[in-house]
Amino acid sequence: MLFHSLQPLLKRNQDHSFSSVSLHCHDVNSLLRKLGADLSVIQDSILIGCSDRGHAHFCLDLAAVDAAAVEEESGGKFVDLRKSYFLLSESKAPLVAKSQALLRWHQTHRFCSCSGKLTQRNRAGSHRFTAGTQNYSYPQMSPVVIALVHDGTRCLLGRQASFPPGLYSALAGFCDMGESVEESVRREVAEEAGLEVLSVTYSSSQHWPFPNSSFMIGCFAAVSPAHSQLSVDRSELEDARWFDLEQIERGLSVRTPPRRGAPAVTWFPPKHAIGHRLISEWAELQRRHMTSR
Ligand SMILES: NC(=O)c1ccc[n+]([C@@H]2O[C@H](COP(=O)([O-])OP(=O)(O)OC[C@H]3O[C@@H](n4cnc5c(N)ncnc54)[C@H](O)[C@@H]3O)[C@@H](O)[C@H]2O)c1
Ligand SMILES: [Mg+2]
Repeated sequence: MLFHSLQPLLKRNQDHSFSSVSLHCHDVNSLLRKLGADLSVIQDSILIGCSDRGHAHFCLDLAAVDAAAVEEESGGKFVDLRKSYFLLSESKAPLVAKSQALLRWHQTHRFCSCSGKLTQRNRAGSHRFTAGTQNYSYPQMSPVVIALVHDGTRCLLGRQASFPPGLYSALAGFCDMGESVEESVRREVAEEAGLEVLSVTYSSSQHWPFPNSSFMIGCFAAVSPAHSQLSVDRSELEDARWFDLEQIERGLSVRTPPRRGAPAVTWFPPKHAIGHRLISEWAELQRRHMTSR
């Protein structure tokens, strides 16, 4: 899987969907040869895993090679990761995200944080070390809690000023050193919405490549309907509101992201974001709860 300055190489399929370009090692070799590039760059490839059939998969950043020439030769295009993530299918996006995260980690950990000396990678690229020392470093993710707060009949969504217009998601925040997941959820919800969480239930998790490499821990957080008055921290969130099931269903039906120039609508993160998963899980539980009453 090829990248250029951390942008994955994508191609448009005949059915107008997008996929990442996967080339065989000898194809990469002949591509580099054609472009007159240094073939030893292939040794910078990082192992990202094995297919079910046991084929090893690697990623490689061709930052030292002319991007336009690679695009022309391969018929693909290097696309910014945020854009790529939403162009790719739910099954393809995580591998591209993982690859970019590994490449980014290697590019930003060239020096030992203890001695300042240059580090080396092991052959697979699973860690780096400083020659002659016991200093090893491994790729890291920052834990982030993402909590869908609910009060029995409504759920709480917020938006940061940096979000695209109309996008609302569950509240999220980086875990502080030493905190448990439950403590992080309680603190984030109190800080951002001024609410007291009564109980936290784990839902699911995902690796999220933005802003660097986050480990998203998805939870539901229950608050009392009698204490659901919001006190929104405007320095963190531009807005936060309660949504009932009908409003959530309307948001889930919006094609994301809405086209530029389309009328303003409320919409939610795309399917492969854990925010979407939490919102649709809550809607499903709420529907079941309403039909059983
Ligand atoms: N996958 C999803 O569905 C989804 C939905 C919402 C948010 N997110 C992600 O969750 C992340 C965290 O949410 P948030 O921005 O509200 O967090 P937040 O509320 O903790 O606020 C962000 C601030 O936390 C500080 N911070 C503390 N530790 C940090 C670290 N390890 N790395 C970077 N900044 C750190 C920085 O000052 C940063 O500006 C976002 O980067 C976003 O990409 C993902
Ligand atoms: Mg936050």
